[in-house]
Formats: sequence, structure tokens, C-alpha cells
Amino acid sequence: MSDRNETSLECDLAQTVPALDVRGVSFRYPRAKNTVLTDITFHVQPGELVGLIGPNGSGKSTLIRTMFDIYAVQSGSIFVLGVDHADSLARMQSLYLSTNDDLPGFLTGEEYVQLFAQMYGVEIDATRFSALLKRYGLSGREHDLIEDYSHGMQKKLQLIVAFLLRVPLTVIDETLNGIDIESLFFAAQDLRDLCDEGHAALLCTHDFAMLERVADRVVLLYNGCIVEDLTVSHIRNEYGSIENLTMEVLGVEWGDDER
Ligand SMILES: Nc1ncnc2c1ncn2[C@@H]1O[C@H](COP(=O)(O)OP(=O)(O)OP(=O)(O)O)[C@@H](O)[C@H]1O
Repeated sequence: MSDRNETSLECDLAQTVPALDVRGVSFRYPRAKNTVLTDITFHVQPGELVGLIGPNGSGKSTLIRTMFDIYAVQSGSIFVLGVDHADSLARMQSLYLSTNDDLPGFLTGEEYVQLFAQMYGVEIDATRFSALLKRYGLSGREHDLIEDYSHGMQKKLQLIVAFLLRVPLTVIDETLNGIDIESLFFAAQDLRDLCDEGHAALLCTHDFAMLERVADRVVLLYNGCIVEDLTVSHIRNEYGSIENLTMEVLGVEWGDDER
């Protein structure tokens, strides 16, 4: 086990209230025949960076939307730092970076950041803001309308908000897809730093290499069920990689294709 995982294990033992605690959540879309999520139970402790992975359609985004009460929980419960997830106290402790590009194009980047700062009652550190703009290649663009940002720039602006607010729980749904390699590297590092400071993060991504570098644990969703919840060091020792674990769970072997 790496030093990092040992540190976070100690942190686990010291903490009694998880940053995120999902208990027995099931969900079915109104017109769907089958449930999309079945009895989902897992947690993320303060200081932990947990990867949420699974094939397309396995229910990752649906699960995240229930965490943020975008979809009402139909059975089970979700707590943020011990408070019901739908309570405004819980909402002020958590931030959701959505997979969709639904940023308000009529605001400038700086206005967008200030809007979040006001919502969360946080004062923006101007030095940190300009350092982050520089780090993510957005220096000088903060006064431009978001409408004029590229796809990747909008995603980087969302990440900057997360790294400025530093709330106890940050949940990222594929926001890292589509950003350039340098920013991806910095984002991974900044997320790790956020968690090393004691904050928690849930990162939904198909970038297994990144998870192997920075995550403490990985939760694998398959057909709406959690089929694995393992530390990255355990995955490395037992399976070699997250890719191998996933292939094994899906029952896929190299050369299986019927071309
Ligand atoms: N609004 C909806 N109404 C009905 N079914 C939906 C709706 N949104 C998603 N689904 C279905 O729920 C299942 C899970 O979708 P979800 O988007 O949560 O998966 P995902 O794991 O996030 O996938 P991806 O990796 O492609 O983003 C899929 O079968 C999808 O078709």
C-alpha cells in the first residue's frame, strides 16, 4: 500500500462522519420498466478521492443527480457530512460539476466565479484566482463572456470554481473529458491537493490512468449495481490495473471480438 493510501486509511479511521454517505438507493425513471439504480450503498470519507466508474448507461450520472436532489431519491437515503442531502446545509457543503455544458453564456468568467462565491458565502482570494487562471491557460479571458469560451475553456472554468470554493465535498461528472492534456495533469494534481487538505471528492471518469495516479478508491457500477468498491492499491496488487479489473467484471477478454 502506498504512503498516500496509508495516510488516507488513517484519516478514515479518525473520521466518523463520511463526507458522502449513500445508503440503499434505488431509482427508476418514470417511464422506464426497470430500475436504473439498485440498492446503492457506498461512502466517501473526508480526505478521500474516490473514482466512480462503469460502462456507458450503468447509472453513474443518474446516481450523481440523485445525490444532488435533481432526481428525488425514491428509496434509501443520502447524507452529506451527516445531513440529509436535500437539506440546504448539505447543499452548501457540496459542489456538483455537471457533465453538461449548461454554463450561463451571458456572464463573464469572473462574474460566474463571483456568483458561486456569493451562493456559497465564500470570499474569492484574488491571488489564487489569477494563479488558477494562469495555470489553466485562461489568463486575460476572465472578462470575456462565457458564450465566447470554447468547450474545454468552460470545463476549466468549472474546475477553477471548485478549486476556489474548496467545499467539503466536490463531485465531478466527466467534467475532465475534453480538456487539454496539460490542464488534465494540473486538474488531477489540484484534486489530489484538495483531498490531501481533508476535503472529499467523487470523480466520475473513464480516464483510468488518471484514477490510478490520484484516487484512493474506485467504485465500479455495472447495470445499476455496485459490483466493486476497492482501494487503488488493492486493485494494483490483485488485478494490475483498473482496466483489467473492469474487463474481468465485464467478462471481456482480449481477442473476444468477433471481427
Ligand atoms: N431521463 C431519462 N429517462 C429515462 N431513462 C434515462 C434517462 N436518463 C438516463 N436514462 C437511462 O438510465 C440509464 C443510466 O444512464 P446514466 O446516464 O445514468 O448512465 P451513465 O453511467 O452516466 O452513462 P455514460 O457513461 O454514458 O455517461 C441508461 O439506460 C439511460 O438510458
